[in-house]
Amino acid sequence: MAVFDFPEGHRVLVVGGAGDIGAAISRAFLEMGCSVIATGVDEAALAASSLAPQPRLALRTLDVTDDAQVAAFTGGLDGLGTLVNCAGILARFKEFEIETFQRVLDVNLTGTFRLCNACLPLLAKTEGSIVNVASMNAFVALPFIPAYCASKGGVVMLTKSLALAWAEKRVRVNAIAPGYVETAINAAGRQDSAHYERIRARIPLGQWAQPGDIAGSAVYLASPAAHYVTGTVLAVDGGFLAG
Ligand SMILES: NC(=O)C1=CN([C@@H]2O[C@H](COP(=O)(O)OP(=O)(O)OC[C@H]3O[C@@H](n4cnc5c(N)ncnc54)[C@H](O)[C@@H]3O)[C@@H](O)[C@H]2O)C=CC1
Ligand SMILES: O=C(O)C(=O)C[C@H](O)C(=O)CO
Repeated sequence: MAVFDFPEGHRVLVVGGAGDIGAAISRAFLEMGCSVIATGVDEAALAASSLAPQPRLALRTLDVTDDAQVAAFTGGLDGLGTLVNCAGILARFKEFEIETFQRVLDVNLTGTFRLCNACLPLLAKTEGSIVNVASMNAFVALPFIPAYCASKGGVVMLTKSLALAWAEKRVRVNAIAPGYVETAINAAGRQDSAHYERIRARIPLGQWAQPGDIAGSAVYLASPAAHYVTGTVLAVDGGFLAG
């Protein structure tokens, strides 16, 4: 077996797998021979997904802010090897108010915590792992997305804390920090061509990422090749955080 090969029948839950980065991550796990359950917040999110029906892929709805839904969903799972937390929303400053702040935190940070907790018993049985999708905005802020930056900073420290807590159960917990990726989450912001170009010019590798550029990092952290890696945050950002 090669160092990156997953065990036969390895099962992956990609929460937010219907979205752009989540779909790319789901496809990468499918290419590795894994079974994937990809979720979107509702039927509309599933209908808009770029994921085509295929063997070993199941598409399901799941709202990460709904405790009862999360409990029912994870209660029906068995044999989970990897959890990827990729659900997320972004709110720009002009929409900012306390309800918006709490909503962003509830999806991005508390939702991640909910899924980690709900899946822990399943992952402990398989000595599996978690990959949380944080952001370079956990480390470098933008002035008009305070809730988003706060939530992603929280995801980084949540990842490290759970890695310490769950190491004794042999459950690894890591995160990736994507840089600027062209997806639905920032489609409105990218319409501002000056903003788009200002960011592009600051990326050492010279271009915004595509969702597929992010996927391999999640697969690596979940794979046997990373069996001694826990509590780490892997930047996948074209060098953005290096400068
Ligand atoms: N696009 C970018 O530049 C970056 C994105 N990220 C993160 O990557 C992740 C995926 O985002 P993208 O693919 O860019 O956007 P996207 O909008 O295509 O995907 C977001 C996904 O989250 C799901 N979602 C939203 N609210 C939810 C809820 N309440 N419950 C369950 N699922 C919910 C949506 O259904 C969708 O599947 C997010 O966590 C985002 O913060 C991180 C760094 C950069
Ligand atoms: O809203 C924008 O415009 C942004 O630039 C936000 C970031 O690109 C982003 O998507 C962080 O995930």
